[in-house]
Amino acid sequence: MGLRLHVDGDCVRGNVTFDDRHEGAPGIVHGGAIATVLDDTLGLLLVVLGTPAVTANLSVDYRAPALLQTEMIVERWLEQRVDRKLHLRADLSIDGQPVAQARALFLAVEVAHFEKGGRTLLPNWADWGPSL
Ligand SMILES: CCCCCCCCCCCCCCCC(=O)SCCNC(=O)CCNC(=O)[C@H](O)C(C)(C)COP(=O)(O)OP(=O)(O)OC[C@H]1O[C@@H](n2cnc3c(N)ncnc32)[C@H](O)[C@@H]1OP(=O)(O)O
Repeated sequence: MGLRLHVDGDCVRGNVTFDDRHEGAPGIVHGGAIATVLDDTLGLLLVVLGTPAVTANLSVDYRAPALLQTEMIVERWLEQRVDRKLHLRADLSIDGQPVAQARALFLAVEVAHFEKGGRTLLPNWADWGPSL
């Protein structure tokens, strides 16, 4: 989806511009595409936090129409961690105006969780310390 991200302290920021492939209502980005960006890119935040985790719950408030071909800013951060539960936030905005705001519950898992899909994991995944 052309998402570009960078780490800014404890926060992950970036930008994305949706195109016609992501159209839902005419001229407007499909809500599922927005949820995908908000959820999937929380993965980079997990790297910053050094915690392998997966989405258990994702809730998205759609605050304004997300227009195609318009650059949007994404920001995500950790709000609270309680044991295995990571309460994460992710916001999407245009020119400082909120477009969508997500709250997610991620649950920390062992790296072995990601072996269930049958793929060989990158070697440095083994460096991730115990998260539970
Ligand atoms: C150095 C290397 C760098 C590499 C860097 C690469 C980054 C690499 C990271 C990849 C990250 C990708 C991030 C993308 C985001 C996805 O797309 S992840 C994919 C979508 N999500 C999934 O596939 C998850 C599927 N679900 C599951 O596997 C399991 O349900 C879970 C989430 C692991 C939980 O199962 P469990 O471990 O058995 O936990 P469980 O005992 O059921 O629940 C534990 C607690 O959480 C609560 N809970 C569980 N589910 C929920 C829920 N839905 N709502 C509320 N509470 C819940 C329970 O009530 C319980 O609470 P307590 O009783 O302890 O208070």
